[in-house]
Amino acid sequence: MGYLDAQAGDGGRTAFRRAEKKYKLYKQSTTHKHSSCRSRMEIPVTDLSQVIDFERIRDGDGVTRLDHSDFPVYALEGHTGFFFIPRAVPHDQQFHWIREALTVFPEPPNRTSHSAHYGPLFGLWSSATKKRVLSPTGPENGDLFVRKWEFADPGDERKQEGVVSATALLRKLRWATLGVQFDWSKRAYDISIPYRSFPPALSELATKLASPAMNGDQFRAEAAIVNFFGPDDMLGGHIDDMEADWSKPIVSISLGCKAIFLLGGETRDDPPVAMFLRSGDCVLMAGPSRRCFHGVPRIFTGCKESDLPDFSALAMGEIKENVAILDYIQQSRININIRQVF
Ligand SMILES: O=C(O)CCC(=O)C(=O)O
Ligand SMILES: [Fe+2]
Repeated sequence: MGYLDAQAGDGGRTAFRRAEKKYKLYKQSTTHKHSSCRSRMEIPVTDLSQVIDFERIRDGDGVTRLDHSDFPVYALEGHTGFFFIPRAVPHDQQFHWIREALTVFPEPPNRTSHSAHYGPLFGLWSSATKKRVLSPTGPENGDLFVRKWEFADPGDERKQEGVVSATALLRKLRWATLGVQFDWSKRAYDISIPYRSFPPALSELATKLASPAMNGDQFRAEAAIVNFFGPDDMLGGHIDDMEADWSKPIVSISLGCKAIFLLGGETRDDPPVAMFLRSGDCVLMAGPSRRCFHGVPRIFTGCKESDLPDFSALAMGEIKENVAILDYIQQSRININIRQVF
């Protein structure tokens, strides 16, 4: 999985990069200090007219509805092995998986984007809701390898450098991995890293959703990457190439705020197709489509643009935790992409 590729800028020389620039979020720059330039810099208006919207398919989108008994499935002209299942995950289940993604999936032994720096961190979500802080518990002048980090109440905070709030860590969380763990430094799955078996209910869901791309076989969910996107985050163009059998789909579930997904070709020079991904949508990439560059240049936060379902009725009950989840997801997108590794 080419997260390293994701960082590779090419200065807009390729068609994929140009599309990323076209759709990325441009932020209002601050007022220029010089009096002659007092007006704010213009934010380019993003032209969304070419973005395929599977809730409003138009002639010319190259989209075909397939005959599938369980749910509506669409295929895309020129992208064999790519399937789109709109609102594949029902409303109440979406909230369930958002909660799991925040409260359970980042827990060790699953690795996260914070593991390399801090080692295993237990209780990130609960510590964030309790406004706890992460402080080093190892020897005072120990380096990162001997230092241990634990969440503590702010009152207990020893005045040591490097103390960071759990809320900030949660906001910065970019990914967590489920099932068989991935070693990013080796760019390979590593079964010698301790791991928890894949969550059975998520595996069941993935197997059901994968069926349009399985030619009668049964999909085995063995690993997943859970991506967390804040308002400014994007995922650069990449190919996921570390799984053994590319005929098997990647089952990719979107939760939370709406995003733009780019599906390109086998090189970055192939112009990508842009489409909206909303909460509950599922994308399958199998066979030839697995060799295609893809990425997420933009997410849409804020009530007008996010197309977030109204989860407030579901959030009754364990009110405090659910309110925190609602707050988080109103500004965020979560993607769970599930793979058969072996
Ligand atoms: O966020 C998405 O929709 C795509 C994620 C993805 O491509 C990946 O994690 O490999
Ligand atoms: Fe990917």
